Amino acid sequence: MDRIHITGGAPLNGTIPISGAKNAALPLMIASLLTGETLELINVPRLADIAALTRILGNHGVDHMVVGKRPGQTTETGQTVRLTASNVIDTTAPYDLVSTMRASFWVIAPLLARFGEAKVSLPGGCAIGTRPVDLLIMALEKLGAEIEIDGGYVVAKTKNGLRGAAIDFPKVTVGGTHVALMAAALAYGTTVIDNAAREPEVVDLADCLTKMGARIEGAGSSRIVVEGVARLSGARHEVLPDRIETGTYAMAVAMTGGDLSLVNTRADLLASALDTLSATGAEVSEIPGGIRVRRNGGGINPVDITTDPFPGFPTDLQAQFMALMTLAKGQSRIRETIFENRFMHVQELARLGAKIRLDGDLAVVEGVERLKGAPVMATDLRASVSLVIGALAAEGETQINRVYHLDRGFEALEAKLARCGAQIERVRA
Ligand SMILES: CC(=O)N[C@H]1[C@@H](OP(=O)(O)OP(=O)(O)OC[C@H]2O[C@@H](n3ccc(=O)[nH]c3=O)[C@H](O)[C@@H]2O)O[C@H](CO)[C@@H](O)[C@@H]1O
Ligand SMILES: C=C(OP(=O)(O)O)C(=O)O
Repeated sequence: MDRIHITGGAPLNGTIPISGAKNAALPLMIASLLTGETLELINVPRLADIAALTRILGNHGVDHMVVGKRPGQTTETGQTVRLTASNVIDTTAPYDLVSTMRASFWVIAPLLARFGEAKVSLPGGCAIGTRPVDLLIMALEKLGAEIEIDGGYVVAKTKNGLRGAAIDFPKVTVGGTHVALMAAALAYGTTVIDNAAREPEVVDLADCLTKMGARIEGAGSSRIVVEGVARLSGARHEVLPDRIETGTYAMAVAMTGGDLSLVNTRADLLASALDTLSATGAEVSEIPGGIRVRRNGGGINPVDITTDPFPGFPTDLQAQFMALMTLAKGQSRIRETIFENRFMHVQELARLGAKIRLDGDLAVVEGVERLKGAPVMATDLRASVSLVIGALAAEGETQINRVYHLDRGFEALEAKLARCGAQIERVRA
């Protein structure tokens, strides 16, 4: 298994291009199943999760083509991918494919809406919580699907197609909102989704579906209204920038010190995280096409946060923020309200010398003077990158094991950081 070696202590200076968002690209790719025409997606990141979903779509019979390089396209500007589901041969998504990545479960919605049947393995467990799919199933049942669980599979059928309905989520769910949107787009009649997720990735999916001919209003608010249509067409859509990658590098420079320009991204996608960073003492400003984050001298102020659905502080940046707080001048309190077990990074940050106490959904971080490099283990995607951030600021060498977690969600991580002065290298197994 590959490892990453980091020798900490260098400030980060330079420019980092931000990739397309993994969490937008995944539902957008899945939306290709809604039409027999070609969906062309621009700015798709090169990530293990994207490759895993490509295999799943391939298993259904979706044609996948990576468009050759265009003028101005570099390895850091994302790839253009064409997906054509004109010849779907299998409506089953098997366990060995779905268990590697949770979002792949969402194929259930377009398969059911377009073909009237889907058999999709329950998604695999994950280190951040139990992550049930009851609300996704509830949404499909409201739209008229008959669903049973059989041998670890969710088997969904509809006799005469899906019908528009009122779907009121008792809890905000991003995946539930994606599934409801895709299914309702091809259902007969009107669907009203209440307590919908307002995440930018939901808006991106709704924008793409609209280009495909769907009739959707209210995406980005907590009530989305979908007027079903009989068929959808192909479209061309650019994946929005990755707000979590943006926030991750912003936290990194706030911790190591230095001056980073994050380009191909947008400040409005992560306003709450950037406000929090400013409160820690980092200088955050908008620049054309991106964001500049600086910290030159001055300590890190402790700041309390609570994770919340968008527009609140994202759970996917909680671990990275905790890494930053380990060097703050005092105590900070970090409350995780989305996932019940998303503190796996705490014990690994402790190996670097961090002082963190856990009390249920609360982590109390006592800032220390310095961190010191150590061997650590990546446990999940965002936890892993919090260790990278900690290691960049620690004295001496850190060895991060199990970096395949990082490869799920951070495109060209070592190259992007090394170009800005980090001493980081991958040791291939
Ligand atoms: C690929 C992708 O986009 N993943 C993101 C997505 O995950 P995902 O879509 O899985 O997360 P959800 O928004 O659905 O989960 C939010 C909460 O609802 C609960 N829940 C969800 C569904 C359900 O049927 N029943 C239920 O109880 C979950 O356990 C969790 O406590 O949103 C999360 C919350 O912003 C992010 O951390 C993930 O990075
Ligand atoms: C938790 C994440 O992804 P997933 O929902 O695919 O596990 C994430 O992107 O941080």
